Amino acid sequence: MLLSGSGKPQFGEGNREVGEAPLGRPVWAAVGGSLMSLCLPFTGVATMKFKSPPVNSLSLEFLTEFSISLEKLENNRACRGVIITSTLPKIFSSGLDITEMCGKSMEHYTEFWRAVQEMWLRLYGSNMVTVAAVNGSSPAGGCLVAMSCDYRIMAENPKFSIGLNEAQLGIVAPFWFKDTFVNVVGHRIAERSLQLGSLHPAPEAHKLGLVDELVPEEKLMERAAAVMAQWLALPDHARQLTKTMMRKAVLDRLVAHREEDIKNFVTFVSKESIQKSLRMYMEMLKKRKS
Ligand SMILES: CC/C=C\C/C=C\C/C=C\C=C\CC(=O)SCCNC(=O)CCNC(=O)[C@H](O)C(C)(C)COP(=O)(O)OP(=O)(O)OC[C@H]1O[C@@H](n2cnc3c(N)ncnc32)[C@H](O)[C@@H]1OP(=O)(O)O
Repeated sequence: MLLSGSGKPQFGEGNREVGEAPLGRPVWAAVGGSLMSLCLPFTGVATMKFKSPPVNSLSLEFLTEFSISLEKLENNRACRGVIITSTLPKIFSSGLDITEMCGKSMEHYTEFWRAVQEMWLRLYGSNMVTVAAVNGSSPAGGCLVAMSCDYRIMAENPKFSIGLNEAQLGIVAPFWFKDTFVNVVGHRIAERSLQLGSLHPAPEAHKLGLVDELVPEEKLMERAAAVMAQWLALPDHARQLTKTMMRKAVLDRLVAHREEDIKNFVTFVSKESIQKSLRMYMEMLKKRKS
């Protein structure tokens, strides 16, 4: 992932710490491990770019790096907002890495699911302004990442789709995916879309309110920066308290039931019938390619 931003840098670039420039001016900080890049320029707005080919699947490693990056930004007082996008053409994120949920141990499933929860708790509960610049398809967990941001701008290409398609894989979106979805599009649209496991082409996603606006792909980052500036024009404390008021109940619900949710996931995903569905889905993806 690539992460970039400005302000008072607190990050390291690989093993290299990025500190104050000789004149005491903050330097541009480039951070990030191998799966995303992060830069924080002088504007105080970071850009996080997923770069995990082929399709930015949310593996355990990716989720861990994502959470650490968010924590670093959150703790950097100079950073007020983050734009999340992808370096890969046509793909924002393919969602959870299905191979992490296939043929692994109970311990692995436990660790993986905790990492999924952690990422969501950090992103959905972030004090920063978060804007998703959705420059490609974004199924399931990818849709969750976008929905957890404050605002979604999607490239207007109808070949790109977004949605919670878990039902198509024979699995069930957990309650906090569903809660996030309901908070974005309302109960009726969420119910129909979840039951059908729909992936909505960009224009339909816009009509449903799943994304806030569509723009030509080449204008995506420019528009994301403009939206960010609009949101940052307000005092942080008022915006942050309002955001907390709107999201707290849903966040608290997972915090209160975190261990139970992990147990449910592990039990569910360990079932032979679910393993079979996931394997068949992976085979279908491979066949579709050939
Ligand atoms: C009672 C309830 C209790 C508890 C809750 C229980 C369970 C909830 C559990 C899980 C929730 C999961 C949410 C998820 O996110 S599941 C993941 C859903 N994702 C998808 O369905 C996307 C699948 N992928 C695609 O549709 C396409 O790959 C694409 C549109 C993203 C990109 O298409 P392309 O044509 O550009 O690329 P492909 O050739 O299809 O793919 C390249 C390569 O990548 C592999 N791959 C794709 N997606 C994934 C993935 N999500 N995980 C792992 N691997 C993936 C694909 O197989 C190809 O591999 P090969 O090159 O063939 O090896």
